[in-house]
Amino acid sequence: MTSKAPLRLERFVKRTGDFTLGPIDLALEPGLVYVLVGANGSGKSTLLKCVMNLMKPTSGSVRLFGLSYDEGESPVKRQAAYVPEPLEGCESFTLEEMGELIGGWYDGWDRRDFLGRAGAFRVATNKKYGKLSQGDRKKAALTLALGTRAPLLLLDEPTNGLDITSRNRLKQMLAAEAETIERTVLMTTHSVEDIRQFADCILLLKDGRLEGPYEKDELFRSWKRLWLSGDSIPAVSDIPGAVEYDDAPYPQLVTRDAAATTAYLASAGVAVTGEQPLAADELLEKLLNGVPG
Ligand SMILES: Nc1ncnc2c1ncn2[C@@H]1O[C@H](COP(=O)(O)OP(=O)(O)OP(=O)(O)O)[C@@H](O)[C@H]1O
Repeated sequence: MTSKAPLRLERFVKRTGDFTLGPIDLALEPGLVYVLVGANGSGKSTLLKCVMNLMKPTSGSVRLFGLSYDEGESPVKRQAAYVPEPLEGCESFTLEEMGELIGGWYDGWDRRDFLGRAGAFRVATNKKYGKLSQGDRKKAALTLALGTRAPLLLLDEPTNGLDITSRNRLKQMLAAEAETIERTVLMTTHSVEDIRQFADCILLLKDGRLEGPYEKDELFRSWKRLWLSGDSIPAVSDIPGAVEYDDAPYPQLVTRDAAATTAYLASAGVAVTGEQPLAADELLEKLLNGVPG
């Protein structure tokens, strides 16, 4: 990838109190949706704030489309739109007023498009933000961010509080735009459904370290539960890809690399009598909590 990655972190570290995030090296590819997953307090919001220059990294660099905040903030910030969790300081403005305030910043801003999105989300444009319900506030923030048509979207828990229809609208908007704009999305979530619906790639934050990106479809293809039959089943540590073995009620194992595991078992004379993709929540729990090997 060139130095114009939508987001590039190099040797990035952020320390706050006794919490350390990093070092992280990461380069996002254009046009993909990255979902950042991690336990409470793992640093997801901190990372997004550092990308938006709302917090300064302790060391290392943050570049958006090759631009660094060291060379001036405005050109960098115009590349990205950010939906924080929660959006604060806007209580006395209507959505329409907020659009007028920030729209001028962005080259791609289009008032009609913005109003159309507000309509699709069914969020009032003439009501003060502070008087909106929690879900409507989220929709207002998303309307603004999407309306900027910025090439990088940073969404902190964007579906938190959204009703089912609005979640579907968000998915439709992102999918429709993927056809016309090369837009990269980095979003955080605690929802397995969000990962299923939105992610092209998954990033994991664990103990301050970033793992991934993992291509979602590939993850769901390669992690499987296999049922086995054979006189002598090798130790799990000897089976490539295997992460877990259970004898009861029938011999079975979980693998992170179904192809490698199956090939090895065949050579060891162990029959695979059945297989099943791992459920998304089980897979994510294993990824987040770690598995041996
Ligand atoms: N304003 C703050 N002052 C000091 N420490 C903070 C502050 N905000 C967050 N932290 C600390 O930074 C660490 C990362 O917090 P952060 O909010 O980034 O995590 P998160 O992954 O977004 O969590 P959650 O899933 O609960 O939203 C935590 O240890 C937290 O205590």
